Amino acid sequence: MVGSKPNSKIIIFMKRSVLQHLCDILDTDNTWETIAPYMSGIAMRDVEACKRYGNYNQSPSMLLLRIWCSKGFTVVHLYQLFAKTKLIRLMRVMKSEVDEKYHYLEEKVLNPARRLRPIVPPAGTQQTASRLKKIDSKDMTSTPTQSITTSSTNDPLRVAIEGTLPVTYQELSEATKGFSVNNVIGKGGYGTVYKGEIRATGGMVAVKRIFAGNDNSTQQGSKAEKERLRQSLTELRTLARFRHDNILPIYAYSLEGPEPCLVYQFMANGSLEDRLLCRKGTTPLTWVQRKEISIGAARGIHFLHSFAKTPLIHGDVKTANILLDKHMEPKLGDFGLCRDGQAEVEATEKRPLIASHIKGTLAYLAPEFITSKILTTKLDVYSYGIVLLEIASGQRAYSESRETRGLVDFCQLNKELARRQKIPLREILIDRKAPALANEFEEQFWDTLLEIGLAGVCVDRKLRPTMAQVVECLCKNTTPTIP
Ligand SMILES: Nc1ncnc2c1ncn2[C@@H]1O[C@H](COP(=O)(O)OP(=O)(O)OP(=O)(O)O)[C@@H](O)[C@H]1O
Repeated sequence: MVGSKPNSKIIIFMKRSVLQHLCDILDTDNTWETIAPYMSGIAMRDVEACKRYGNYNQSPSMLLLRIWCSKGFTVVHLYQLFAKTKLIRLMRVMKSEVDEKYHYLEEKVLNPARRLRPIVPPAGTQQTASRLKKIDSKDMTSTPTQSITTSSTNDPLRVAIEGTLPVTYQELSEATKGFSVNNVIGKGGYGTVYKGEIRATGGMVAVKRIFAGNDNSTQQGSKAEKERLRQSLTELRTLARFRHDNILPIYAYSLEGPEPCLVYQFMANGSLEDRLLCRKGTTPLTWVQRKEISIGAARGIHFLHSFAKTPLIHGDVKTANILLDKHMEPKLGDFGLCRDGQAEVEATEKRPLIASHIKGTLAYLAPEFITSKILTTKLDVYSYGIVLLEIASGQRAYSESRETRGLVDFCQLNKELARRQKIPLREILIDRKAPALANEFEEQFWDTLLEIGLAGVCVDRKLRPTMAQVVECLCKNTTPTIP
């Protein structure tokens, strides 16, 4: 028990060493930026002020906590916030400052089957609910987004945007120099991605502008527009639900302008696809980097499959959707196709979920999905298997210029060739652009990559490993034991 009124203890009156420890962790890699959107009452301008503060070698987290504190939020609110954003380490650092009756939250984060109670803001502050209500009634009435939300999904819009900061279209237009072609960093099936700079801070972001759908006049056009909006809301809803080191964080959104926009962390090293193909003259990835990227991406997918009672299936795992930050840390992006689905376990095997909309690039799609639209976690395992084969061989998932166009067949063919010639497969299949394997350990890692990749693309999905097994084997440099 801490103090006589533990529930109302003021954040900045926490034990100095505890507060300092929290700020040190939050300052590292700008982790504080990922919790700011969840802090009711914190606006974009507060975030910008904290960034500016950081530029002067001060702790931006300390300022953020001071601002939040000035709005009446207490130590318990902070503890609840860390629980909501699943920052267990921070919960543990401040545990001694919080009344024991709240300690159950840590258990709840570790066992997320039950829902957390919402953070109730202190009296007099701007409440999340009322902020969202305002957005619902004022900003959304004239946009097509609202109709797509209410008509196409059962989830209300407020669930989609809970905890994510709204920004104006004008702010994003300024950040991207009027959505200039010079700022385009990529194009996907549903929108264009721009590099943006928040002028006040010099902070970089990636802004995905969903196509406006000028093809509205035809029935087909309006259908396509609905699908685009549905996907962007799915993405927003999914990313707002959780945080993980290997999931691309969403910072903000804008739904009031002519086109909906989603704002993400800017990933300075682009996509894994770009780096494997050495686009823009980049140097080939080393084997150490390839290992870290493989493990990080696998962790991200495993998290999706395991963080909730019902597994979440990404549905579009591919090298273009694995993005690399300035430290080459991989983050899984593009959640427009995410689905609540089924784990591949005996009990649910008899009732596979059928998804009718999943897109997924054909070369990465598992056979059972193509033929029967069966959607389980093993769909992502298959796609991830292809990613590993690309990392090991430097070959594309599908290539018209290769005699054997599909990568799985290409690898199998070479495996057979190596067996007949009695030479290690890596001698004929290794990515020639990559540096030579430096030692036995790296050789073993290459063999592991290929073995797990091939296990992942097994036609019989029951013979594919789970993502938990994949993570374990990659870390230990071993091959999975399939039942
Ligand atoms: N946060 C980001 N930081 C840096 N670059 C990004 C970011 N998000 C996307 N990109 C770049 O923009 C490209 C397009 O991304 P987007 O998610 O729109 O489409 P995609 O995944 O390639 O295609 P599709 O959505 O049709 O499957 C990516 O391949 C990547 O190069």
